Amino acid sequence: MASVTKVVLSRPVTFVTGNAKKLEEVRSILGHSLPLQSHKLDLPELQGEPEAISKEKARLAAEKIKGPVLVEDTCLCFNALKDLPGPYVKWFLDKLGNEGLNNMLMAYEDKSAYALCVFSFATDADTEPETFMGTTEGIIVPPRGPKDFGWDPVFQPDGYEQTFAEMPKEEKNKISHRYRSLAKVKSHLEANYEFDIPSETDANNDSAGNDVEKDTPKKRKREEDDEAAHEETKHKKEEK
Ligand SMILES: O=c1nc[nH]c2c1ncn2[C@H]1C[C@H](O)[C@@H](COP(=O)(O)OP(=O)(O)OP(=O)(O)O)O1
Ligand SMILES: [Mg+2]
Repeated sequence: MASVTKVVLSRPVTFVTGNAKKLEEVRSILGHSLPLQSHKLDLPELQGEPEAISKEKARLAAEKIKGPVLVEDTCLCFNALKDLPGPYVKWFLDKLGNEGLNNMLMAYEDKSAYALCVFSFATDADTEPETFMGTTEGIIVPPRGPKDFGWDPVFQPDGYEQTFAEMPKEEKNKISHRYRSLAKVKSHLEANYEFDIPSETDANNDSAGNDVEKDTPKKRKREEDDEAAHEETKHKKEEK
C-alpha cells in the first residue's frame, strides 16, 4: 500500500474572522477534531467571485498570523438576481435589513436562493490557499425567528418549514452551507496534514507577536462571556 506523506504542522490552525457567530458555529461543528484557535480580525475583502475573495482573505490572514490559517467568506445568492447579492450580502444586510433583503425579490416570482460558504486554508502567505465550498438551497421569506445571526431569519432551507433563525442551532449545523464546506475542510486536513504541536511553547503569542490564544477551557469561557457582552450591546442597539 502506498503510504501518504503528510505535511507536519507545528502550530494549530488559526481561524481568522471578525464575526463571533461564525466562530461559534465553526467551533460547534468541528468540536475538538482539529487543533483550532481563533483570531478576531475583520480582513479587507476584494470584490469579485466568491472563491477569489476567500483566497485573498486567506493570503492576508496568513501574512498577518504567520502560520496556518483558515478563513471563510459567506454569500447569499438569489437565483432571480443572477446570484446577487452574493458576497456583498453583508452590505445589503447592513443597509436594508432582513426586510429589505426579502423585498428585493418582490418583483420576481422566483424566491429561490442558496447560501454558499467558501473556506480557504493556507499554511503560510507564500502557498496557494486551498478552497472548499458548501451550499444549502432554500427560499427567501419574510423574516421569521431570532435576529441574532445575519440573514438567518429570511432563509428557509428546502425541505424545512422553519427559517435558519427559527430552527435549533444543532439542526442548522447539520445542513448548513458552513457545515457542508467544513466537512470538506476536515477530511482534506485529516488526509494531508498532521499536527505535531510542541506543548511547552509560548502558545499565547504567535511568531508575529499577535495575541493568539490556545483553545483552553478558560479561554472558551472568556469567549462566551465576550460573545454574551457583544450580544447585549447589539440588543441594546436594536432597541433604539
Ligand atoms: O450562516 C449564516 N447565517 C446568516 N448570516 C450569515 C451566515 N454566515 C454569514 N452571515 C452574514 C454575515 C455577514 O453579514 C455576511 C457574510 O459576510 P462575510 O464577509 O463572510 O462575514 P463577516 O464580515 O461578518 O465575517 P468575516 O470577518 O469572517 O469576513 O453574511
Ligand atoms: Mg467579512
